[in-house]
Amino acid sequence: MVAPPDNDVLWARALHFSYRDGSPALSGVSLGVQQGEILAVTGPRGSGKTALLRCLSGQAPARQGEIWFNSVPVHTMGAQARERLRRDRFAWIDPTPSLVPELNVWENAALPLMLRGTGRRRAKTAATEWLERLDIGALARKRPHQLVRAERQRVSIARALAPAPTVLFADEPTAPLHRADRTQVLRTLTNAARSHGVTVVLAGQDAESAAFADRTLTLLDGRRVNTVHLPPVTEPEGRAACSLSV
Ligand SMILES: Nc1ncnc2c1ncn2[C@@H]1O[C@H](COP(=O)(O)OP(=O)(O)OP(=O)(O)O)[C@@H](O)[C@H]1O
Repeated sequence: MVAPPDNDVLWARALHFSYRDGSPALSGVSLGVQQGEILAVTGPRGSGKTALLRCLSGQAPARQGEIWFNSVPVHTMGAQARERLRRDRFAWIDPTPSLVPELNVWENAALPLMLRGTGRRRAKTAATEWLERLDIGALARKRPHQLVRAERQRVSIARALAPAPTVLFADEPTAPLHRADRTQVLRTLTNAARSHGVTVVLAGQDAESAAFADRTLTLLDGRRVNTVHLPPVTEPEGRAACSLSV
């Protein structure tokens, strides 16, 4: 077994992953992410971005390959240890903000902290600070249904950052937003992560995610490629043709 480099907070080698029905999603992907780095994972639909983030974050065990977090092997951990790792060190943002409808904005943002055992008062303070940093402090007492989607996505960013995760996995966090909202949410997310030294693995189909990242890793059909040229043509399936150089 090759040991990962010391300065990589996350390191993976030759990952293979298939969905339950046998659909292959990753075929031998290797990567390293340094502490505080923002890595964009780009590629067309179905290229394996979500599968990669799910494997790296311990949500889905890879069929083959190694994943190391801070020099600790994740690929040999049992389900409970992976669950603890995800709760204590990682955070996740989905394309569609899923908030608890019965809770108000600050309670939603404070929820992961309270689930980790932080007292309500301290959790509220931390959540409120993040809501203010993300310019939605005034919405703290509103319920999710009273917010527009971009505001709800900011709440999910606050919820992800409030527990001070070591690594934030953001799976196409701006996919459902308008262009102006996308840029603003990406800027907010990456600025907040940089100012707190949070490592980010950011999946996105567009070049915009890459523009906010320190480095880009591109996937095509579950493999890393050096460049993918996507013609500006919308095909009926929404899946653009690709030319690549590996
Ligand atoms: N739940 C699932 N069950 C079976 N196959 C799946 C499932 N989700 C995705 N796939 C397939 O696995 C491959 C990789 O999908 P994945 O969602 O990881 O790619 P992606 O780059 O994140 O795509 P998108 O941009 O559409 O989210 C694709 O061929 C996809 O069709």
